Amino acid sequence: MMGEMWAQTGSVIASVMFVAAIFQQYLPRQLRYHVERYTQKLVSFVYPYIQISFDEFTNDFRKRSEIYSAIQSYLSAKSSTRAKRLKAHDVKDSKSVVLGMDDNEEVTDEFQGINLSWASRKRTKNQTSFSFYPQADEKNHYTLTFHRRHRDIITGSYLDYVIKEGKAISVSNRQRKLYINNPTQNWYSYRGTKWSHVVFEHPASFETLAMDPKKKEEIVNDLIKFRKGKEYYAKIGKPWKRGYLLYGPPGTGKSTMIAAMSNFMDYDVYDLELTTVKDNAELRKLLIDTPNKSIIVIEDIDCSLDLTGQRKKKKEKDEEDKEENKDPVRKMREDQENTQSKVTLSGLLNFIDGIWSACGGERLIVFTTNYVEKLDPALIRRGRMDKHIELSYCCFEAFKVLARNYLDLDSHELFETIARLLGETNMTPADVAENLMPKSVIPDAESCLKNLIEALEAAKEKARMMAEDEAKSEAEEAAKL
Ligand SMILES: Nc1ncnc2c1ncn2[C@@H]1O[C@H](COP(=O)(O)OP(=O)(O)OP(=O)(O)O)[C@@H](O)[C@H]1O
Ligand SMILES: [Mg+2]
Repeated sequence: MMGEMWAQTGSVIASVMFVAAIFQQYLPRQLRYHVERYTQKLVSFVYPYIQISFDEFTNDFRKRSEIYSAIQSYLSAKSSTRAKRLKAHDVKDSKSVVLGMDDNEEVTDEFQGINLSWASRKRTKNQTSFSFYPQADEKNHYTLTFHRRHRDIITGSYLDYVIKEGKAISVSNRQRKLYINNPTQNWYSYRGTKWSHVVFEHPASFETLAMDPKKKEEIVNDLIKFRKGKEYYAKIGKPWKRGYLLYGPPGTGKSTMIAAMSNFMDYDVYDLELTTVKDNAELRKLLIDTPNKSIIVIEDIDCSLDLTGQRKKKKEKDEEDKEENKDPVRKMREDQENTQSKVTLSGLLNFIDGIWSACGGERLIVFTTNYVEKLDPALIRRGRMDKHIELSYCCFEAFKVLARNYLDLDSHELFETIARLLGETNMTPADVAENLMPKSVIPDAESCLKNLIEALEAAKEKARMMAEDEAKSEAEEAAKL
Protein backbone atom coordinates (compact mmCIF):
# COMPACT_ATOMS: atom_id res chain seq x y z
CA MET A 1 0.00 0.00 0.00
CA MET A 2 2.66 2.39 1.20
CA GLY A 3 4.97 1.32 -1.61
CA GLU A 4 2.29 1.95 -4.25
CA MET A 5 1.62 5.44 -2.91
CA TRP A 6 5.33 6.23 -3.03
CA ALA A 7 5.62 4.89 -6.53
CA GLN A 8 2.70 7.06 -7.71
CA THR A 9 4.03 10.19 -6.05
CA GLY A 10 7.46 9.42 -7.41
CA SER A 11 6.25 9.07 -11.00
CA VAL A 12 4.32 12.38 -10.82
CA ILE A 13 7.41 14.17 -9.53
CA ALA A 14 9.59 12.54 -12.16
CA SER A 15 7.24 13.73 -14.91
CA VAL A 16 7.27 17.31 -13.51
CA MET A 17 11.07 17.29 -13.40
CA PHE A 18 11.30 15.87 -16.89
CA VAL A 19 9.06 18.62 -18.33
CA ALA A 20 11.02 21.25 -16.38
CA ALA A 21 14.32 19.93 -17.71
CA ILE A 22 13.13 20.15 -21.34
CA PHE A 23 11.66 23.56 -20.75
CA GLN A 24 14.90 24.85 -19.16
CA GLN A 25 16.95 24.14 -22.27
CA TYR A 26 15.17 26.97 -24.12
CA LEU A 27 15.71 29.56 -21.40
CA PRO A 28 18.57 32.05 -21.00
CA ARG A 29 21.21 31.09 -18.43
CA GLN A 30 20.17 33.31 -15.50
CA LEU A 31 16.56 32.37 -15.88
CA ARG A 32 17.46 28.72 -16.05
CA TYR A 33 19.17 28.98 -12.66
CA HIS A 34 16.03 30.43 -11.05
CA VAL A 35 13.75 27.85 -12.64
CA GLU A 36 16.02 25.07 -11.39
CA ARG A 37 15.93 26.46 -7.84
CA TYR A 38 12.19 26.83 -7.77
CA THR A 39 11.59 23.40 -9.32
CA GLN A 40 13.65 21.85 -6.55
CA LYS A 41 11.76 23.84 -3.90
CA LEU A 42 8.47 22.76 -5.38
CA VAL A 43 9.56 19.15 -5.52
CA SER A 44 10.68 19.15 -1.89
CA PHE A 45 7.37 20.77 -0.93
CA VAL A 46 5.24 18.20 -2.75
CA TYR A 47 7.48 15.20 -2.25
CA PRO A 48 7.68 14.57 1.51
CA TYR A 49 10.38 11.92 1.39
CA ILE A 50 14.04 12.21 2.26
CA GLN A 51 16.76 10.21 0.59
CA ILE A 52 20.18 9.44 2.00
CA SER A 53 22.79 7.78 -0.14
CA PHE A 54 25.73 5.69 1.04
CA ASP A 55 28.63 5.27 -1.37
CA GLU A 56 30.63 2.09 -1.56
CA PHE A 57 34.01 3.76 -1.66
CA THR A 58 35.45 6.60 0.35
CA ASN A 59 36.26 9.80 -1.48
CA ASP A 60 39.68 8.72 -2.68
CA PHE A 61 38.24 5.39 -3.95
CA ARG A 62 40.90 3.40 -2.24
CA LYS A 63 39.03 2.21 0.78
CA ARG A 64 35.69 0.51 0.90
CA SER A 65 33.38 2.36 3.21
CA GLU A 66 32.80 0.51 6.51
CA ILE A 67 29.29 1.90 6.67
CA TYR A 68 28.51 0.57 3.19
CA SER A 69 29.80 -2.89 4.18
CA ALA A 70 27.72 -2.87 7.35
CA ILE A 71 24.60 -1.88 5.39
CA GLN A 72 25.36 -4.60 2.86
CA SER A 73 25.49 -7.24 5.61
CA TYR A 74 22.34 -5.87 7.22
CA LEU A 75 20.46 -5.87 3.94
CA SER A 76 21.77 -9.29 2.92
CA ALA A 77 19.70 -10.78 5.74
CA LYS A 78 16.58 -8.90 4.55
CA SER A 79 17.07 -9.12 0.82
CA SER A 80 17.78 -12.85 0.70
CA THR A 81 14.20 -13.40 1.84
CA ARG A 82 12.45 -10.37 0.32
CA ALA A 83 14.19 -9.20 -2.85
CA LYS A 84 13.53 -11.08 -6.07
CA ARG A 85 16.79 -10.34 -7.86
CA LEU A 86 19.83 -11.17 -5.78
CA LYS A 87 23.51 -10.75 -6.34
CA ALA A 88 26.17 -13.08 -4.90
CA HIS A 89 29.13 -11.32 -3.30
CA ASP A 90 32.44 -12.92 -2.57
CA VAL A 91 33.08 -11.02 0.65
CA LYS A 92 36.64 -11.27 2.03
CA ASP A 93 36.98 -13.55 5.09
CA SER A 94 33.37 -14.68 4.87
CA LYS A 95 32.49 -18.32 5.50
CA SER A 96 30.01 -18.50 2.66
CA VAL A 97 28.72 -16.50 -0.29
CA VAL A 98 26.88 -13.35 0.81
CA LEU A 99 23.63 -12.69 -0.99
CA GLY A 100 22.63 -9.10 -1.46
CA MET A 101 20.25 -7.06 -3.60
CA ASP A 102 20.96 -6.85 -7.28
CA ASP A 103 21.46 -3.38 -8.82
CA ASN A 104 18.26 -1.32 -8.86
CA GLU A 105 16.50 -3.80 -6.61
CA GLU A 106 14.60 -2.46 -3.58
CA VAL A 107 13.65 -3.85 -0.19
CA THR A 108 11.49 -2.37 2.52
CA ASP A 109 12.22 -2.35 6.20
CA GLU A 110 10.35 -1.39 9.35
CA PHE A 111 11.70 0.29 12.44
CA GLN A 112 9.55 1.30 15.44
CA GLY A 113 6.48 1.18 13.20
CA ILE A 114 8.12 3.39 10.53
CA ASN A 115 8.30 2.06 6.98
CA LEU A 116 11.41 2.74 4.95
CA SER A 117 12.90 1.52 1.74
CA TRP A 118 16.42 0.66 0.66
CA ALA A 119 17.54 0.57 -2.95
CA SER A 120 20.78 -0.59 -4.49
CA ARG A 121 21.95 1.71 -7.31
CA LYS A 122 24.87 1.91 -9.64
CA ARG A 123 26.15 5.03 -11.38
CA THR A 124 28.53 4.47 -14.29
CA LYS A 125 30.85 7.28 -15.29
CA ASN A 126 31.85 7.64 -18.91
CA GLN A 127 35.26 6.07 -19.13
CA THR A 128 37.56 8.50 -20.90
CA SER A 129 40.97 7.32 -19.81
CA PHE A 130 42.75 4.36 -18.31
CA SER A 131 42.08 3.99 -14.61
CA PHE A 132 44.08 2.22 -11.89
CA TYR A 133 40.92 1.93 -9.85
CA PRO A 134 38.21 0.37 -11.97
CA GLN A 135 35.77 0.79 -9.09
CA ALA A 136 36.12 4.52 -9.53
CA ASP A 137 34.19 4.27 -12.78
CA GLU A 138 31.36 2.29 -11.26
CA LYS A 139 29.86 3.84 -8.22
CA ASN A 140 27.65 1.55 -6.21
CA HIS A 141 25.55 3.09 -3.54
CA TYR A 142 22.54 2.40 -1.38
CA THR A 143 19.76 4.90 -1.02
CA LEU A 144 17.53 4.99 1.97
CA THR A 145 14.13 6.67 1.53
CA PHE A 146 11.81 7.65 4.35
CA HIS A 147 9.18 10.25 5.23
CA ARG A 148 10.60 13.53 6.43
CA ARG A 149 8.59 13.49 9.67
CA HIS A 150 10.75 10.54 10.83
CA ARG A 151 14.01 12.30 10.12
CA ASP A 152 15.25 12.37 13.73
CA ILE A 153 14.56 8.73 14.47
CA ILE A 154 16.05 7.51 11.21
CA THR A 155 19.20 9.59 11.25
CA GLY A 156 19.62 8.94 14.94
CA SER A 157 18.70 5.53 16.23
CA TYR A 158 17.82 3.64 13.03
CA LEU A 159 21.13 4.17 11.26
CA ASP A 160 23.05 3.27 14.43
CA TYR A 161 20.96 0.14 14.70
CA VAL A 162 21.57 -0.86 11.06
CA ILE A 163 25.33 -0.41 11.37
CA LYS A 164 25.53 -2.30 14.65
CA GLU A 165 23.41 -5.17 13.34
CA GLY A 166 25.35 -5.27 10.06
CA LYS A 167 28.67 -5.47 11.86
CA ALA A 168 27.36 -8.27 14.09
CA ILE A 169 26.19 -10.20 11.00
CA SER A 170 29.61 -9.81 9.36
CA VAL A 171 31.29 -11.11 12.51
CA SER A 172 29.08 -14.20 12.63
CA ASN A 173 29.68 -14.88 8.91
CA ARG A 174 33.39 -14.40 9.29
CA GLN A 175 35.79 -17.26 8.72
CA ARG A 176 37.74 -17.71 11.92
CA LYS A 177 41.55 -17.67 11.77
CA LEU A 178 44.49 -18.99 13.71
CA TYR A 179 47.36 -16.49 13.76
CA ILE A 180 50.97 -17.39 14.45
CA ASN A 181 53.65 -14.77 15.05
CA ASN A 182 56.50 -14.64 12.53
CA PRO A 183 60.06 -14.46 13.83
CA THR A 184 60.99 -10.81 14.23
CA GLN A 185 63.83 -10.93 11.67
CA ASN A 186 61.30 -11.79 8.95
CA TRP A 187 59.06 -8.77 9.54
CA TYR A 188 60.88 -6.54 7.14
CA SER A 189 61.52 -9.09 4.41
CA TYR A 190 59.41 -9.17 1.27
CA ARG A 191 55.72 -9.15 2.22
CA GLY A 192 56.81 -9.84 5.78
CA THR A 193 54.11 -9.35 8.36
CA LYS A 194 54.02 -9.77 12.09
CA TRP A 195 51.36 -12.48 12.06
CA SER A 196 50.64 -15.26 9.54
CA HIS A 197 47.30 -16.94 9.51
CA VAL A 198 45.53 -20.12 8.49
CA VAL A 199 41.84 -20.89 8.52
CA PHE A 200 40.85 -22.18 11.94
CA GLU A 201 38.52 -25.14 11.79
CA HIS A 202 38.96 -27.03 15.03
CA PRO A 203 35.96 -29.20 15.86
CA ALA A 204 36.32 -28.91 19.67
CA SER A 205 33.36 -27.61 21.60
CA PHE A 206 32.38 -27.42 25.24
CA GLU A 207 29.88 -30.25 24.65
CA THR A 208 32.64 -32.62 23.57
CA LEU A 209 35.16 -31.46 26.16
CA ALA A 210 35.52 -34.08 28.87
CA MET A 211 35.61 -32.54 32.32
CA ASP A 212 33.53 -32.12 35.45
CA PRO A 213 30.19 -30.69 34.21
CA LYS A 214 29.94 -28.18 37.07
CA LYS A 215 33.37 -26.76 36.29
CA LYS A 216 32.52 -26.64 32.63
CA GLU A 217 29.30 -24.74 33.27
CA GLU A 218 31.18 -22.27 35.45
CA ILE A 219 33.65 -21.57 32.63
CA VAL A 220 30.92 -21.20 30.01
CA ASN A 221 29.02 -18.78 32.27
CA ASP A 222 32.19 -16.82 32.87
CA LEU A 223 32.69 -16.45 29.12
CA ILE A 224 29.08 -15.41 28.55
CA LYS A 225 29.41 -12.79 31.29
CA PHE A 226 32.58 -11.50 29.68
CA ARG A 227 31.02 -11.29 26.22
CA LYS A 228 28.12 -9.24 27.55
CA GLY A 229 30.33 -7.19 29.83
CA LYS A 230 31.17 -4.13 27.72
CA GLU A 231 29.19 -1.70 29.86
CA TYR A 232 30.16 -3.44 33.08
CA TYR A 233 33.90 -3.13 32.38
CA ALA A 234 33.43 0.51 31.40
CA LYS A 235 31.52 1.14 34.62
CA ILE A 236 34.17 -0.33 36.90
CA GLY A 237 36.92 1.40 34.89
CA LYS A 238 38.77 -1.72 33.77
CA PRO A 239 39.89 -2.67 30.26
CA TRP A 240 37.58 -5.21 28.68
CA LYS A 241 39.82 -8.25 28.87
CA ARG A 242 40.08 -11.42 30.89
CA GLY A 243 42.97 -13.71 31.68
CA TYR A 244 42.77 -17.48 32.08
CA LEU A 245 45.49 -19.78 33.32
CA LEU A 246 44.93 -23.38 32.25
CA TYR A 247 47.09 -25.85 34.10
CA GLY A 248 47.37 -29.61 34.36
CA PRO A 249 49.37 -32.59 33.14
CA PRO A 250 49.94 -33.18 29.40
CA GLY A 251 46.93 -34.59 27.57
CA THR A 252 44.25 -33.24 29.89
CA GLY A 253 42.69 -30.92 27.31
CA LYS A 254 44.26 -27.48 27.75
CA SER A 255 44.76 -26.84 24.05
CA THR A 256 41.41 -28.46 23.32
CA MET A 257 39.75 -26.05 25.73
CA ILE A 258 41.30 -23.04 23.94
CA ALA A 259 39.83 -24.31 20.66
CA ALA A 260 36.45 -24.78 22.35
CA MET A 261 36.65 -21.22 23.74
CA SER A 262 37.39 -19.84 20.29
CA ASN A 263 34.48 -21.71 18.73
CA PHE A 264 32.16 -20.69 21.53
CA MET A 265 33.08 -17.01 21.50
CA ASP A 266 33.66 -16.78 17.75
CA TYR A 267 37.05 -15.16 18.37
CA ASP A 268 40.24 -15.55 16.34
CA VAL A 269 43.18 -17.23 18.07
CA TYR A 270 46.58 -15.49 18.25
CA ASP A 271 49.04 -18.19 19.23
CA LEU A 272 52.06 -16.29 20.50
CA GLU A 273 55.39 -18.12 20.39
CA LEU A 274 57.46 -16.10 22.83
CA THR A 275 60.77 -17.79 22.06
CA THR A 276 60.89 -16.15 18.63
CA VAL A 277 60.11 -12.66 19.94
CA LYS A 278 63.26 -10.56 20.13
CA ASP A 279 62.48 -8.33 23.06
CA ASN A 280 59.78 -6.53 24.99
CA ALA A 281 59.40 -3.82 22.37
CA GLU A 282 58.65 -6.44 19.71
CA LEU A 283 56.21 -8.12 22.06
CA ARG A 284 54.36 -4.83 22.41
CA LYS A 285 54.23 -4.35 18.64
CA LEU A 286 52.83 -7.83 18.14
CA LEU A 287 50.17 -7.33 20.74
CA ILE A 288 49.10 -3.93 19.54
CA ASP A 289 48.53 -5.64 16.20
CA THR A 290 45.87 -7.96 17.62
CA PRO A 291 42.32 -6.74 17.07
CA ASN A 292 39.46 -7.09 19.49
CA LYS A 293 37.45 -10.30 19.64
CA SER A 294 40.61 -12.33 19.85
CA ILE A 295 42.17 -14.89 22.17
CA ILE A 296 45.87 -14.35 22.77
CA VAL A 297 47.44 -17.65 23.73
CA ILE A 298 50.82 -18.36 25.24
CA GLU A 299 51.22 -22.12 25.58
CA ASP A 300 53.60 -23.74 28.06
CA ILE A 301 54.47 -20.43 29.63
CA ASP A 302 57.00 -22.14 31.90
CA CYS A 303 59.02 -23.44 28.90
CA SER A 304 58.62 -20.41 26.62
CA LEU A 305 61.02 -18.33 28.62
CA ASP A 306 63.03 -18.45 31.70
CA LEU A 307 60.35 -16.32 33.23
CA THR A 308 60.51 -17.98 36.58
CA GLY A 309 64.16 -17.34 37.11
CA GLN A 310 64.42 -13.97 35.41
CA ARG A 311 64.16 -11.86 38.51
CA LYS A 312 66.43 -14.02 40.59
CA LYS A 313 69.03 -14.06 37.87
CA LYS A 314 68.91 -10.31 37.63
CA LYS A 315 69.55 -9.97 41.33
CA GLU A 316 72.45 -12.40 41.15
CA LYS A 317 73.84 -10.48 38.21
CA ASP A 318 73.63 -7.21 40.10
CA GLU A 319 75.67 -8.73 42.88
CA GLU A 320 78.22 -9.99 40.39
CA ASP A 321 78.40 -6.60 38.71
CA LYS A 322 79.53 -5.15 41.97
CA GLU A 323 82.68 -7.22 41.76
CA GLU A 324 85.37 -4.74 40.93
CA ASN A 325 87.82 -6.66 38.81
CA LYS A 326 85.66 -8.44 36.30
CA ASP A 327 87.10 -10.30 33.34
CA PRO A 328 86.23 -8.07 30.30
CA VAL A 329 85.87 -11.06 27.91
CA ARG A 330 83.41 -12.74 30.23
CA LYS A 331 81.53 -9.48 30.61
CA MET A 332 81.23 -9.11 26.83
CA ARG A 333 79.92 -12.63 26.46
CA GLU A 334 77.36 -12.02 29.18
CA ASP A 335 76.25 -8.79 27.57
CA GLN A 336 75.78 -10.59 24.28
CA GLU A 337 73.69 -13.27 25.95
CA ASN A 338 71.58 -10.57 27.52
CA THR A 339 70.85 -8.79 24.29
CA GLN A 340 69.76 -12.09 22.74
CA SER A 341 67.25 -12.53 25.47
CA LYS A 342 64.37 -11.42 24.83
CA VAL A 343 61.18 -11.04 26.64
CA THR A 344 61.29 -10.54 30.38
CA LEU A 345 58.76 -11.23 33.06
CA SER A 346 58.18 -7.52 33.58
CA GLY A 347 57.65 -7.10 29.82
CA LEU A 348 55.04 -9.77 29.91
CA LEU A 349 53.37 -8.30 32.97
CA ASN A 350 53.22 -4.95 31.22
CA PHE A 351 51.52 -6.69 28.35
CA ILE A 352 48.89 -8.15 30.63
CA ASP A 353 47.98 -5.04 32.53
CA GLY A 354 49.91 -2.22 30.88
CA ILE A 355 48.29 0.80 29.40
CA TRP A 356 48.18 -0.64 25.86
CA SER A 357 45.85 -3.42 26.95
CA ALA A 358 43.04 -0.89 27.09
CA CYS A 359 43.29 -0.34 23.32
CA GLY A 360 40.39 -1.99 21.63
CA GLY A 361 39.31 -4.37 24.32
CA GLU A 362 37.36 -7.61 24.17
CA ARG A 363 40.38 -9.84 24.39
CA LEU A 364 40.95 -13.07 26.22
CA ILE A 365 44.48 -13.91 27.32
CA VAL A 366 45.16 -17.58 27.95
CA PHE A 367 48.32 -19.08 29.43
CA THR A 368 48.85 -22.81 29.71
CA THR A 369 51.34 -24.69 31.82
CA ASN A 370 52.01 -28.20 33.06
CA TYR A 371 53.63 -26.89 36.23
CA VAL A 372 51.62 -24.17 37.91
CA GLU A 373 53.78 -24.36 41.03
CA LYS A 374 56.86 -23.32 39.01
CA LEU A 375 55.42 -19.98 37.89
CA ASP A 376 56.36 -16.69 39.45
CA PRO A 377 53.56 -15.60 41.81
CA ALA A 378 53.59 -12.15 40.17
CA LEU A 379 52.44 -13.73 36.93
CA ILE A 380 49.48 -15.58 38.31
CA ARG A 381 48.19 -13.31 41.02
CA ARG A 382 44.50 -12.44 40.84
CA GLY A 383 43.75 -9.54 38.57
CA ARG A 384 46.38 -10.67 36.09
CA MET A 385 45.08 -14.13 35.46
CA ASP A 386 41.48 -13.71 36.53
CA LYS A 387 40.62 -17.37 36.49
CA HIS A 388 42.76 -20.41 37.21
CA ILE A 389 41.38 -23.55 35.63
CA GLU A 390 42.76 -26.93 36.51
CA LEU A 391 42.45 -29.63 33.89
CA SER A 392 43.07 -32.89 35.52
CA TYR A 393 43.06 -36.65 35.09
CA CYS A 394 39.91 -38.21 33.74
CA CYS A 395 37.10 -38.57 36.28
CA PHE A 396 34.02 -40.70 35.72
CA GLU A 397 31.92 -37.69 34.60
CA ALA A 398 34.55 -36.79 32.02
CA PHE A 399 34.67 -40.42 30.87
CA LYS A 400 30.89 -40.33 30.27
CA VAL A 401 31.36 -37.40 27.86
CA LEU A 402 34.06 -39.33 25.98
CA ALA A 403 31.91 -42.50 25.87
CA ARG A 404 29.10 -40.45 24.35
CA ASN A 405 31.44 -38.80 21.82
CA TYR A 406 33.35 -41.88 20.78
CA LEU A 407 30.85 -44.72 21.20
CA ASP A 408 27.42 -43.04 21.37
CA LEU A 409 26.94 -44.71 24.74
CA ASP A 410 25.12 -43.21 27.72
CA SER A 411 25.25 -46.27 29.93
CA HIS A 412 26.62 -49.78 29.96
CA GLU A 413 27.10 -52.52 32.54
CA LEU A 414 30.89 -52.02 32.34
CA PHE A 415 30.59 -48.35 33.39
CA GLU A 416 30.61 -49.33 37.07
CA THR A 417 33.98 -51.10 36.78
CA ILE A 418 35.38 -48.14 34.84
CA ALA A 419 34.13 -45.69 37.49
CA ARG A 420 35.91 -47.70 40.20
CA LEU A 421 39.16 -47.96 38.23
CA LEU A 422 39.19 -44.26 37.35
CA GLY A 423 38.90 -43.53 41.07
CA GLU A 424 41.89 -45.75 41.78
CA THR A 425 44.29 -44.68 39.06
CA ASN A 426 45.27 -41.56 37.12
CA MET A 427 44.70 -41.58 33.37
CA THR A 428 44.50 -38.47 31.18
CA PRO A 429 41.43 -37.85 29.00
CA ALA A 430 43.79 -38.15 25.99
CA ASP A 431 44.72 -41.73 27.01
CA VAL A 432 41.12 -42.65 27.84
CA ALA A 433 40.03 -41.31 24.44
CA GLU A 434 42.79 -43.28 22.71
CA ASN A 435 41.66 -46.50 24.38
CA LEU A 436 38.05 -45.86 23.42
CA MET A 437 38.89 -45.57 19.73
CA PRO A 438 37.51 -48.61 17.90
CA LYS A 439 40.37 -50.84 16.77
CA SER A 440 38.40 -52.76 14.17
CA VAL A 441 36.58 -51.53 11.08
CA ILE A 442 33.19 -52.47 12.54
CA PRO A 443 32.93 -50.52 15.79
CA ASP A 444 32.02 -52.59 18.79
CA ALA A 445 31.38 -50.55 21.93
CA GLU A 446 31.84 -53.39 24.37
CA SER A 447 35.30 -54.37 23.13
CA CYS A 448 36.34 -50.69 23.30
CA LEU A 449 35.22 -50.51 26.93
CA LYS A 450 37.10 -53.75 27.65
CA ASN A 451 40.23 -52.24 26.05
CA LEU A 452 39.94 -49.30 28.37
CA ILE A 453 39.47 -51.53 31.44
CA GLU A 454 42.59 -53.47 30.48
CA ALA A 455 44.56 -50.24 30.06
CA LEU A 456 43.30 -48.91 33.39
CA GLU A 457 44.25 -52.11 35.18
CA ALA A 458 47.70 -52.04 33.59
CA ALA A 459 48.16 -48.40 34.63
CA LYS A 460 47.06 -49.24 38.17
CA GLU A 461 49.52 -52.14 38.35
CA LYS A 462 52.34 -49.95 37.02
CA ALA A 463 51.62 -47.26 39.61
CA ARG A 464 51.57 -49.90 42.37
CA MET A 465 54.94 -51.29 41.31
CA MET A 466 56.46 -47.84 41.09
CA ALA A 467 55.22 -46.99 44.58
CA GLU A 468 56.71 -50.26 45.88
CA ASP A 469 60.08 -49.51 44.25
CA GLU A 470 60.09 -46.06 45.71
CA ALA A 471 59.28 -47.34 49.18
CA LYS A 472 62.06 -49.93 48.85
CA SER A 473 64.68 -47.38 47.83
CA GLU A 474 63.59 -45.05 50.62
CA ALA A 475 63.98 -47.90 53.13
CA GLU A 476 67.45 -48.66 51.75
CA GLU A 477 68.46 -45.01 52.08
CA ALA A 478 67.22 -44.97 55.67
CA ALA A 479 69.16 -48.18 56.45
CA LYS A 480 72.36 -46.63 55.08
CA LEU A 481 71.98 -43.67 57.41
N1 LIG B 1 39.27 -33.03 28.40
C1 LIG B 1 39.29 -33.55 27.17
N2 LIG B 1 38.14 -33.71 26.48
C2 LIG B 1 38.16 -34.24 25.25
N3 LIG B 1 39.26 -34.64 24.62
C3 LIG B 1 40.42 -34.51 25.26
C4 LIG B 1 40.49 -33.94 26.56
N4 LIG B 1 41.76 -33.93 26.96
C5 LIG B 1 42.47 -34.45 25.95
N5 LIG B 1 41.68 -34.80 24.92
C6 LIG B 1 42.13 -35.42 23.66
O1 LIG B 1 43.51 -35.61 23.75
C7 LIG B 1 44.23 -34.87 22.77
C8 LIG B 1 45.33 -34.06 23.45
O2 LIG B 1 44.77 -33.06 24.29
P1 LIG B 1 45.33 -31.57 24.40
O3 LIG B 1 46.27 -31.29 23.31
O4 LIG B 1 44.19 -30.65 24.57
O5 LIG B 1 46.12 -31.70 25.76
P2 LIG B 1 46.98 -30.59 26.52
O6 LIG B 1 46.45 -30.52 27.93
O7 LIG B 1 47.00 -29.34 25.75
O8 LIG B 1 48.41 -31.27 26.56
P3 LIG B 1 49.84 -30.57 26.61
O9 LIG B 1 50.06 -30.12 28.03
O10 LIG B 1 50.78 -31.66 26.24
O11 LIG B 1 49.84 -29.45 25.64
C9 LIG B 1 43.24 -33.97 22.10
O12 LIG B 1 43.40 -34.01 20.72
C10 LIG B 1 41.89 -34.52 22.48
O13 LIG B 1 41.38 -35.31 21.45
MG1 LIG C 1 48.52 -28.32 24.69
